[in-house]
Amino acid sequence: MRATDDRGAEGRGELNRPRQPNAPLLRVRGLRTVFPTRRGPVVAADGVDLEIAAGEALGVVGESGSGKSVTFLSVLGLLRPPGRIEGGEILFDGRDLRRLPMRELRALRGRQMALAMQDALSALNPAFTIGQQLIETLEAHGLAKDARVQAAALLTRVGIPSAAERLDDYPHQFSGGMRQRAMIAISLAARPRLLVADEPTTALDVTLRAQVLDLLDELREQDGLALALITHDLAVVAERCPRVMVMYAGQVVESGPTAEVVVRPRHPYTRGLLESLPRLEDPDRPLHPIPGQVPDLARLDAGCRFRNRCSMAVAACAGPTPLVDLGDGRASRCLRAVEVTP
Ligand SMILES: Nc1ncnc2c1ncn2[C@@H]1O[C@H](COP(=O)(O)OP(=O)(O)OP(=O)(O)O)[C@@H](O)[C@H]1O
Repeated sequence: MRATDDRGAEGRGELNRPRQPNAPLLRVRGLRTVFPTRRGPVVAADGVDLEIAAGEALGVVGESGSGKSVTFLSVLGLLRPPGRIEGGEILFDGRDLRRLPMRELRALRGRQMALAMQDALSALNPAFTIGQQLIETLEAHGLAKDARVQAAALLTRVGIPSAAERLDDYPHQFSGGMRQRAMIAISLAARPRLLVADEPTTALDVTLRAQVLDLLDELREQDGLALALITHDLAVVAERCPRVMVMYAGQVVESGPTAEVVVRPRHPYTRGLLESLPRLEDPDRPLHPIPGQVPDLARLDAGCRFRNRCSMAVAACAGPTPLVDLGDGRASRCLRAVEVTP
């Protein structure tokens, strides 16, 4: 076992390294994002490492406030002040986004990376038709040729019937599910290579949810889209994402191949999330929500952040708990990782 480096990549000379042909499309090392607050600095992403290759889906799970959105808003350059990236490296296609000139960065972020959010209603502008919003996005990315035809094709792609006619509808004329899919169409308009989908299906019913997730699968398989799927729902991740990253209180606490993580978790927090899930095959199984609450991020000590809720905690958990590489693509921040029973 070896501890992964939590300090970020500064000083490791990786920036000058030649690009590797099989390098992941997105590689984040030691990301540290901080919000200054009256109660002191809140480190909402604390030494986050992650990788996503083209055509791959990474599931990102964790309770509310664990730092999932902040991590990816930092990656996409959409973090709002006073939030600030204080450390780490964000490599997209081998280039460190934190060191690119602003103009290049904007072009890259608009064109190659996109965000689809949970709340389609607030993401769409009620004063413009769906078509206008799609066409505007296409034009902004230099894809103005036959923009209306392209816009209709995008709507068709996300499963909206009679797309050419529906282009002239306003968002309020679309159902909730259609708005969600229209928003995904807009986020795909510039043909991004990386899509961050932040709870893209939370507002949808079961059928629509499956449709949207099928679409994302298809884009990944056919177009090589790299996908980060942020969700509270470990069941969705188990079904759709080959790899998963579990976040707790600003840190990655466990990561690995989803099929193995859900069967044999290596962190008590992951196990807790699994035990709080209903099971389709056993609907009567009692659910066990994780007792206690996420700690106040402005009042953390050096120890394991989960230890006050953890039935396995021992005295050593008050000391450092680095993310440890367990081999076979798995990593855990628990000192007793191998003792965690399913
Ligand atoms: N504008 C802000 N000011 C201060 N702290 C913030 C701000 N935005 C986020 N945070 C801090 O960052 C933490 C992580 O927030 P984040 O939105 O990333 O959580 P999340 O895991 O995505 O939760 P959710 O699932 O509810 O979206 C929050 O708990 C909060 O402490």
